[in-house]
Amino acid sequence: MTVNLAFIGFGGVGQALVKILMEKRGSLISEHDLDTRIVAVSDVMKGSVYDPNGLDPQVLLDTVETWNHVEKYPESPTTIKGWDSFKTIKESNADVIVEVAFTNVTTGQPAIDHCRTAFEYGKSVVTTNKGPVALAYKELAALAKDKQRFWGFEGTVMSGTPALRLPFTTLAGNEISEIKGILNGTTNFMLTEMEKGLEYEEALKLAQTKGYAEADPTSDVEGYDARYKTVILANVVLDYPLTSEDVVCSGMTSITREMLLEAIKQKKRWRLVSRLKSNNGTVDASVGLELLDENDPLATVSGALNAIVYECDLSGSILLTGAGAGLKETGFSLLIDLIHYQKERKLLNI
Ligand SMILES: NC(=O)C1=CN([C@@H]2O[C@H](COP(=O)(O)OP(=O)(O)OC[C@H]3O[C@@H](n4cnc5c(N)ncnc54)[C@H](OP(=O)(O)O)[C@@H]3O)[C@@H](O)[C@H]2O)C=CC1
Ligand SMILES: N[C@@H](CC=O)C(=O)O
Repeated sequence: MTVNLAFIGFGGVGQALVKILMEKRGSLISEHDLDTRIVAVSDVMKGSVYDPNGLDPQVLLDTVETWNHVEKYPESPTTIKGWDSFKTIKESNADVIVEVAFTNVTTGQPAIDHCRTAFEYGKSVVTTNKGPVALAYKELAALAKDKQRFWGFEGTVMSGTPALRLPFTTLAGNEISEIKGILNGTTNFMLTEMEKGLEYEEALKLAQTKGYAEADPTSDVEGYDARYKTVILANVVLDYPLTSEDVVCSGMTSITREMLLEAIKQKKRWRLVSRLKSNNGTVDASVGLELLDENDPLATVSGALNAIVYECDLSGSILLTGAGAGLKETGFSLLIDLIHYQKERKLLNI
């Protein structure tokens, strides 16, 4: 059965997913029985278009590229323009809401309400938006379960690198007592570009150009984005209700090129490291710059790559590294969520 998708937000990541769905259409159908149809896009600035019979993905991408707006999408008797995000979620014939609006690191809104409304209206959600998972994980996971709907959020930690599914799939059976990692692509990219000679502002600009940075890059450089990911890991992987306020957090704004170059001379590297440690029934967590020995596995992670180490009681220390940001990579994280949606949907008969 075709899966109808509605996009809430249509920036770099949303458009990257559309390209992937077009490029891989044949193998998604033949190998995963995943046949998708885009029925709606609703974006706060780019406008909205809905067609219950489906939008042409290439025409949609061309329209955005040409006009930076979707309301120029060609008219047909069944297209409707101007629906806001909530009307799209409630009234479209989408099976899955692809929530790719911006991450709000203060309130998590309106993304939390987008997810809540979707579940209440019988829709599943795949998202890369960290707000709902960091701030409302327990409530939304319970609601999705109650309504028998799927909630996928693999890309909220380490983009397309499977940091969240790994502990639940191939590491299942272990007790994880400690997690550490580099969880923000923008800052890691900036640190390594500055090691190569760029100034702070130049490195930030380049990270923005490459689509790594948040809409407001303060979230990256002050450590708020990494803090959200740390909270997600605590709630989802360690099953502990950590909040943002519980995380001791500092960013990378104090770093200079001189500090980075001096560290290299001393065979060390500065990295923005997240740490979580189970401690007598609670979890201690922090995000901040650390001066690591150059042989430390985290010190060797460069560019927009991220890495995470799970300390497991049976399998020992497991290191996973891969893209922490990037449009295609994050688009992939939504694709893997959609593939899992399709599998679960068949099992649940929904
Ligand atoms: N880029 C990356 O590498 C990664 C991104 N993410 C997350 O994925 C999400 C999307 O990222 P990305 O595509 O790069 O971001 P963009 O800023 O490119 O796109 C977000 C889009 O959502 C729109 N938007 C904002 N608020 C609303 C709203 N209330 N309703 C509908 N649309 C809205 C924005 O409009 P406008 O621009 O006009 O504000 C923009 O077009 C973010 O939450 C980000 O944190 C997660 C992992 C990696
Ligand atoms: N801005 C974020 C994007 C992914 O979450 C980052 O740089 O890691």
